[in-house]
Amino acid sequence: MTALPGGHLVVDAGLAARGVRLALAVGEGETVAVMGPNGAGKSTLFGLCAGLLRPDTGSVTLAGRVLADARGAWIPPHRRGVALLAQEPLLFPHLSVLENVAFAPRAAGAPRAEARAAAGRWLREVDAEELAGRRPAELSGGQAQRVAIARALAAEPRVLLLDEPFAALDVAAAPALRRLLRRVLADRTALVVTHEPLDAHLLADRVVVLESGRVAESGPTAELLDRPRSRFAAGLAGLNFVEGRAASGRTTPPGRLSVDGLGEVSGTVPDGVEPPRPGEAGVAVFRPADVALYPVPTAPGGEPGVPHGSPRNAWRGVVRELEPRGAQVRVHCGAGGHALVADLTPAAAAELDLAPGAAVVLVAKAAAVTVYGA
Ligand SMILES: Nc1ncnc2c1ncn2[C@@H]1O[C@H](COP(=O)(O)OP(=O)(O)OP(=O)(O)O)[C@@H](O)[C@H]1O
Repeated sequence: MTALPGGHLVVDAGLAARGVRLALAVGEGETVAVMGPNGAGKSTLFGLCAGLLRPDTGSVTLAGRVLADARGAWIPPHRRGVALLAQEPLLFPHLSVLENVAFAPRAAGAPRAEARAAAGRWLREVDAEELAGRRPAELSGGQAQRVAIARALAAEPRVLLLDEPFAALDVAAAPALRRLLRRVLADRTALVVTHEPLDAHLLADRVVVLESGRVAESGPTAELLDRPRSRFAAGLAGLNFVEGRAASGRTTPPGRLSVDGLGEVSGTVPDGVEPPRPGEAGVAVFRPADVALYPVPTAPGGEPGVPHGSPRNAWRGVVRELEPRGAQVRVHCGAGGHALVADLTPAAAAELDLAPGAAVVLVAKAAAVTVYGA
């Protein structure tokens, strides 16, 4: 088993029946956003950490203590120091808010008055003191989620697991809870499942992307969303993403990839980033706003509509779908077997008379295409 040094929470575990094999470490005080498509293994990861699932390979350890391993070691969920906050607040309906929050200290053996005093402190921590006497049925979604956070914190866990904490909230309630979590998570060890890049930016030091039961990539939030190495992360960051191999040849500049279906893609390698070596896998990433569309030339022997000048890429494609997005129209295209998107103004889209099935030329300047190793 590979050792992952320096982790407070170390998951190096798998569940064969689910096709999941994960290796990741979370430092003490670090918040990690867990992102990935449906079925990627996010819930399985939480289940392994929280003690809802037993690994059949490897182990899960927290602060050097084995929580579970494939040889049968097993610490039950309530003795792990791991609190799982589900999408729905799941409060005890028959208890008051204060009693809900006092539950964990009571279960840990605190006398009643002490547990209630602690609950009051945790409610203050989440700005929900005034809700102490209410029943869960008398709370809004945002208030109930606050109370659920206080209840999770009252157990004084060493790790907090948050499963899409804003998913069950209406949009109006989310910003206040986001601010609260930002404060609460600042110095806590936590994993947060989210589909929102904004939440990854605001709450997490690092992002781990899961795909098909594996860690596809991980890195500091801004860096990962800026220079994604997986299609999923590129999608989150709203970027076009094309995989290829660094073109070979003595005269080839480093920012050139050979891509199936698109030929040679020219781009630039960012400062401080190692260019992929000839023949090595690389990715080209570019913003939809940096893709221009032109009509396909009718006359043979040239692309008269496409301006020449600085180095640029031009690919033949077909419009698949037009998606209005505020002041822009997102044009989804297929080109050489790749799905690419361009953001145009509505006026430009109308002028080109774009409709699904229309043939177009997609143009991206080399200066706007970033190339780096995969
Ligand atoms: N109860 C289950 N029994 C068997 N296989 C399961 C079960 N739950 C999930 N799986 C499988 O395990 C794999 C990982 O699923 P998991 O639920 O961990 O993904 P996820 O990233 O949480 O997905 P989602 O975003 O849809 O919640 C998938 O292949 C899934 O089909």
